[in-house]
Amino acid sequence: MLHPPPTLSALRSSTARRLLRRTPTTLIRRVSLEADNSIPDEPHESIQSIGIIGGGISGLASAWYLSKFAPDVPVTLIEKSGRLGGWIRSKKVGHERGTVRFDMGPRTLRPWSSAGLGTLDMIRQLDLQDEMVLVPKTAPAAKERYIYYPDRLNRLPSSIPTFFTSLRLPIMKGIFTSLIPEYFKPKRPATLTDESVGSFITRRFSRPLAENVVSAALHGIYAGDVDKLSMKSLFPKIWRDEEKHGSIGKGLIAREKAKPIDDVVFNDALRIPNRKFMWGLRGVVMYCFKQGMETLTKAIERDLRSSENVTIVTEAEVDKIKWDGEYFSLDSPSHFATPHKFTHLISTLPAPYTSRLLPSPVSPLSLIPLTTVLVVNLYYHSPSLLPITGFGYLLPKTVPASQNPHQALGVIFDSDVYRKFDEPGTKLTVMLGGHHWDGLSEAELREKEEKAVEMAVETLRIQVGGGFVTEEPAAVNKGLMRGCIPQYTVGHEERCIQARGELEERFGGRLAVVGSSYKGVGVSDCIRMARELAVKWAREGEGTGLEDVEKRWAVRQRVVW
Ligand SMILES: C=Cc1c2[nH]c(c1C)Cc1[nH]c(c(CCC(=O)O)c1C)Cc1[nH]c(c(C)c1CCC(=O)O)Cc1[nH]c(c(C)c1C=C)C2
Repeated sequence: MLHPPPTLSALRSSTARRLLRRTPTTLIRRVSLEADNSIPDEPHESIQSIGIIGGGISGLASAWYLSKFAPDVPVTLIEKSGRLGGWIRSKKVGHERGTVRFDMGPRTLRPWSSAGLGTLDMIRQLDLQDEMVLVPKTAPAAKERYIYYPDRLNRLPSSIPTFFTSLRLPIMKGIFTSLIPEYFKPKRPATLTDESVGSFITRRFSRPLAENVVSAALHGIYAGDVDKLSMKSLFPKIWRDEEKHGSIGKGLIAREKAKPIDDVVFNDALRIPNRKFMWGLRGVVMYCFKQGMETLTKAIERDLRSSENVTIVTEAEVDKIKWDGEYFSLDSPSHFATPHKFTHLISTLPAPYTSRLLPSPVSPLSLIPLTTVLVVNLYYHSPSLLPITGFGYLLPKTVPASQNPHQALGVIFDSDVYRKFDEPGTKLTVMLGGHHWDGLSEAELREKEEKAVEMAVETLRIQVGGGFVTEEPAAVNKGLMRGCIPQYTVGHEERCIQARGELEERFGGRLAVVGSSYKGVGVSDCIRMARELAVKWAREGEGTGLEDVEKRWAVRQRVVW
């Protein structure tokens, strides 16, 4: 018997009704083909001049796509500091035997995430393929990950057999027994429109899973608090599965392949030109660049500097954005000497900073909090100081203070990620603070920054021990990354929807926001948002960047006979 036809929930258009009559296997493909995704030969006539505030990856990517999709429109990229690249920063530090390169911000990328294809497409167009370091799924950095809890490193399972052997580890206590009951638990009341990840996991599984495992994973991505971050925004598919199928277990058994429609559309636009490149990346789960992540931002910068329609202005702080109904103008204490009247403006600054620059604040933007991470890079001459290999380890919020006195969030084993392309010693990054330090005063943060290296070294001595107890680092680097990671706390989606409404109403879709504050905190998420906005502006001349914040799903179901 053929099961009932698949459904396209939430997409209630004539396209959807037509799609429902088609066979399940062609469904996702049809959605993307029928969504008009083309880039016009001429950009929309209302676009006369574009300003972009912020020279990090979001600003660079926005300028890059606009230089492609609107090549005759003048684009001005304005950056407060003297350098471009934002949090993406690779730095060389000397030691008595040579130099070592450290990455301070993001350092690796995943090719197969929903946004990853956009970054690959950019890398191919910038001709950076030979600069890539590919990490296959069999490499220790790809499969060996650890959580430190409560006083030792627990290796996370990476297969079904290792799942069973891991059951004796402290980290697995109270987890296995919560898996099967989840299937039978009632679904959430319809009135619950969002909740914290911690509350969701505790409700459906158990508190130990939320606070010992998931809290650690969220430290590694958001440096955020499991009890504050939004389930709906961080795990939309799981959130939907509970609503649609009643439980996550039932969702798994239904084997429904649901994908956000905008992911399908985005990937369809890029799949064909990158087919060969993607084929060459089979089996690769992660990649980085031989000379660090700055390879990417430097290449975009080079390309922009050779584009006739792009002007880059650095050391130009913007104080205020003004809007007279036709043009944006910018107030700046540095009075930069380029024309700065724009028909269209993009702010790539973190949401609350954008809100402050506007003629009057957009309150939903000011309510998106930011968290600060202290990054400490350490290099030791000995090549094998670590007793284990792998990507590194994360610390959940439940590690006792005696084992984690400086509130470290995690440690990355950089030398295991780069291996043959790197210096021979042991290179690590210790990340501290995040939500643990929310609410600290400027003076307290400065004190942490001053003691950063001591805190990182002591953390390694307590948690890893061995050679770290006796050997001193040969080279160090530190950076307090103030407000580097936006926090998608409960109600984030609603805040983005409200912000979109306000931006549309006040600026008619001529002012847009792009960046990590909205639809994903990763490098690829920012690149994708920049591309999507550039396509929308080129086609329609308006857009806020916050279209598609609420997920609409394309669904393909397994056919059972
Ligand atoms: C400055 C610190 C950052 C922390 N998270 C991010 C940054 C930039 C953003 C981020 N980190 C990860 C993802 C998931 C997507 C992915 O590409 O894998 C995102 C969006 C995972 C991740 N976590 C760490 C690393 C090295 C990676 C890979 C991606 C990257 O290079 O950033 C380690 C790590 N990141 C943070 C902490 C506290 C931490 C701890 C070891 C915060």
